[in-house]
Amino acid sequence: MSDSKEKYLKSLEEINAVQDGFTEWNINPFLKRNLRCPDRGFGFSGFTDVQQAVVPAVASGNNLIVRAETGSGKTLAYLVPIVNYLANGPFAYDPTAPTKKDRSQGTFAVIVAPTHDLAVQIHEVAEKLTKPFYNIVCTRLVGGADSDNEKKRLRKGVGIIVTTPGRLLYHLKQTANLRANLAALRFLVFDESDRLLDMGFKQVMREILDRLSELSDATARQTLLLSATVGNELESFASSFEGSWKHVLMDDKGDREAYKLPESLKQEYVLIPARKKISTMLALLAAPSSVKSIVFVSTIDIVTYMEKLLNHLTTTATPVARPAEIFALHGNMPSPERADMVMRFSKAERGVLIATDVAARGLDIQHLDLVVQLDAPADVTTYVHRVGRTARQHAVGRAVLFLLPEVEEPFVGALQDSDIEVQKLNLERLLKTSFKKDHRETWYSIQDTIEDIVGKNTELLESARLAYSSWTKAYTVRTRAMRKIFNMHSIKTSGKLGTMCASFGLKESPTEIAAALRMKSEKERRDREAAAKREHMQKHRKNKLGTKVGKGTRDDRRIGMESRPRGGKVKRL
Ligand SMILES: Nc1ncnc2c1ncn2[C@@H]1O[C@H](COP(=O)(O)OP(=O)(O)OP(=O)(O)O)[C@@H](O)[C@H]1O
Repeated sequence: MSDSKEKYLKSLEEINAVQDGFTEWNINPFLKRNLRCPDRGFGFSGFTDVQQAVVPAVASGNNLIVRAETGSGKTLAYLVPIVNYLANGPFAYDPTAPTKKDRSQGTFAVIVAPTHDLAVQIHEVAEKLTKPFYNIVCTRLVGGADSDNEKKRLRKGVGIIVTTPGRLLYHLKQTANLRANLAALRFLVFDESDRLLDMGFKQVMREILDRLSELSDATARQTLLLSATVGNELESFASSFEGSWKHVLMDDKGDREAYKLPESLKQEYVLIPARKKISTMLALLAAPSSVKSIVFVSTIDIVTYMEKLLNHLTTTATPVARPAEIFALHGNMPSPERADMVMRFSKAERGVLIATDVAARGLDIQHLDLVVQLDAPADVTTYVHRVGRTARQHAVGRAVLFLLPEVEEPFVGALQDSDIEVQKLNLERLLKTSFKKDHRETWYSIQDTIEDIVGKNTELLESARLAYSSWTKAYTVRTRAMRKIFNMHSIKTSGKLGTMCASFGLKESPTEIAAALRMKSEKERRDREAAAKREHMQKHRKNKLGTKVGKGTRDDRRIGMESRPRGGKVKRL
């Protein structure tokens, strides 16, 4: 018997001798060991509830719709049966074969996620899970990455692809090797599938499905749709697929649009006037239990502003200073910077992440204690995913929703309609815990301090104006049902729009802000025109110079060109 075969059989014997929480599931021994051992992979003692339901359901060959609460372990619920299938079937280990990667058998699984960050995270889990199987190759295809590099990897052949809709469609159109390899497609997974059907993605998803049905046999593949918020729209989407569907609904909500949230999650709301928003947020972030927090806001400009403001507060001696590292995440950040930000925040022991809803779906941040929704969510579904970043896997977590009194208060009722109960936050207790002595005075004075800082700091002031302006625009973009609650007209008629400026630390009125922004953009336009004119003049001079020195040698010309910008004149020539 060869050495490698002997080693393989010995490992197999050792693994099979251990009875663990995965033994009864009849999965590949090396996969089982990877799930169990912390030094090799995950260090888990058994499957979570949703995994116990989904692993056998996938093995039975059905298309699946899976609804299970946030943080319940849906990622491994689909990855384990996929890797198990590959490890026991097409990529089964042959101890007598040379240990060279055999990638040529095709692409068996495509996993689609709505955001770049989530695709990166799923890919990391898939890589970790496939570690014992040298010939199962996973790759990720995401916007912002070098597409030529991706093409090279696809040419070599990959078993599992984790991707986002736009980038998948790009490669389906551009990369012949991928099209050929997809003949083997066995599993098609849409993670956060309800989000993938939202307006922005619907058309792309249709095109992806049409192309996939030309490339692979739809009857030979399983489609899995997963989310914590599977709704009726997803059901009708599923009915357009071939084959029958099995539902795995890990709650008692049936086909109602109601959601189950983790029991260890404490959900609160606070009706807070705009002028007290920042000081109340700071009180929450300063609470001893808020070691690692995420603050959701509605736009990129607000993320930018809040990041600047909090950094300013933590580096200057104001009464509200607190020594926490500030992180920021939004969709305009370059891909490597985003990935790095998520990784650093995930690893940090304490800190505050200010984010748009790019961070609302699927992100699995370790030990997150608090979710603050400084700006109300777009709808109930977004609420569920935002708060679901905490209290994952039975950990304790707290989520606080900020609502403007009267105007936004009906959102509490909308949550109740979806079986979500939120408690009113005890503000007095929070202020006492966070600000201790003179807590009310501190709470009041913070706003004055911030308005003072913002008024004196041009960078903060301009950023605050942009943040306010973007907030007003974002507020009007809601679904019809939500527009009844989050209604700009009601804000204006109740006279609250003026106070909204204060929620960004601005002393100015909406009209003054609009005028300042107009002036700024007018100045920027003039500066751009002046720069273009200067460039034009320089080119013109260059051309003239070129004609003048044309009689000399090429080197003369080059010297003339190089010397010109310094003095602004071509005296030497
Ligand atoms: N069997 C298990 N035992 C213990 N922890 C697990 C197990 N499976 C997964 N986890 C952990 O649970 C956490 C949540 O998993 P995952 O991100 O897959 O949740 P999810 O259901 O997809 O959440 P969301 O709906 O927010 O995307 C992760 O940190 C993961 O490592």
